[in-house]
Amino acid sequence: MRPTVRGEVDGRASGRTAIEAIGLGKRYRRRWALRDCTFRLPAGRICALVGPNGAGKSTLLSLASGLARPSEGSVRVCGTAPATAAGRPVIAHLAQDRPLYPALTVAETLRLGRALNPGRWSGRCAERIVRDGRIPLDARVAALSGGQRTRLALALAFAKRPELLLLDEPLADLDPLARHRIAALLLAEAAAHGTTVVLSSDLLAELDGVCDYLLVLGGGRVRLAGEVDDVIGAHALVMGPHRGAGLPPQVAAHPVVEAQLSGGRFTAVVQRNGTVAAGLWETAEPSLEELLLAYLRAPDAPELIAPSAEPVSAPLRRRPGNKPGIPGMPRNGPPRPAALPGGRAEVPRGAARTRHDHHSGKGAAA
Ligand SMILES: Nc1ncnc2c1ncn2[C@@H]1O[C@H](COP(=O)(O)OP(=O)(O)OP(=O)(O)O)[C@@H](O)[C@H]1O
Repeated sequence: MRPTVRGEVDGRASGRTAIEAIGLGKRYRRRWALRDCTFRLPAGRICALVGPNGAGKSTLLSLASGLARPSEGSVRVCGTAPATAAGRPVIAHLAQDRPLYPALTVAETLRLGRALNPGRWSGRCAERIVRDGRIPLDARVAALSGGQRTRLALALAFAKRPELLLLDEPLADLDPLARHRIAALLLAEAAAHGTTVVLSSDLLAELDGVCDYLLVLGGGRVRLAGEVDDVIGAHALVMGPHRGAGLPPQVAAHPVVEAQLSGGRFTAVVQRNGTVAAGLWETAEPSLEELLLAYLRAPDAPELIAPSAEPVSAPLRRRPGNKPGIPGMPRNGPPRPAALPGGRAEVPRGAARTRHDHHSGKGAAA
């Protein structure tokens, strides 16, 4: 189940914007870490930030928190620039390296958090997260395990009661039970306080049921963006018998994200360009995990920015062939030929799926 029921407090219906990036880019020397990044994240969402290693996820979070400055373009957070007196108090950023003072104890760290966030700090929230992980208050930070440090850093981030919580791989070094509990806490806190959360993660199966908004990066660019339901609804998973070369023309008429042909059957994820014509094939809605895997396996698949992710303060710069958005439908140009990755007619043994395991990876926090 996706988190669709959120309180009135959440700003979901308010039309407020948590992050708006316009042509945002970051260059380190001659190499672009992020390029031409344009999207809007409405307030009150829990956004999954997904992409392969080096895609630019941490860079985007650093730009949104004001830790790094853009080389080009702009990013606004909760209506203000992030690295300003107005921006700093409303943003909490859990960076990948979990910056904490090793010489302080857990209790001293929490006291420092209170002192640095006057008027916003929730001691109860911080203590609950620390107590839930059975972390001794008198332990030195240097003596904590990786998972315990993550939990303490999460306690600091949550207790600040930010409007925007930027979490870089927050679940990576937690055990499965802790992951489940932190994900549940995330949902509860976001629902109770209307916090917008951006959560970068490689744990694809655990994002379904937690996140209701999606931002996929690849090669420093936005590849997929929008409400999870819009993005999933704009795709179809098509499976059927495979005859001849490539996909049936009726299926290939849609922009193909990924196609696998094996054992006399094909499985394809396509961007729906209208209804997929009836034939000797079945169509289904891909699960979030299936969709993400398809995009990760196919780095050259066409991008899709749902209307729910289009910025309001500047029109989306369209690449040649892109069409204006139709609600719930892909906004891309003419369909690509149904080429298989690497132009091969077959995928290697073991790489193909022969069984459709629909909605297999449900809800960490359901
Ligand atoms: N401080 C830096 N100096 C030079 N290059 C950097 C720096 N930070 C990031 N990069 C480069 O920018 C690109 C994007 O890095 P980034 O850390 O944002 O990716 P990521 O998607 O978070 O990756 P991962 O999943 O591995 O954490 C990479 O090619 C990386 O080498």
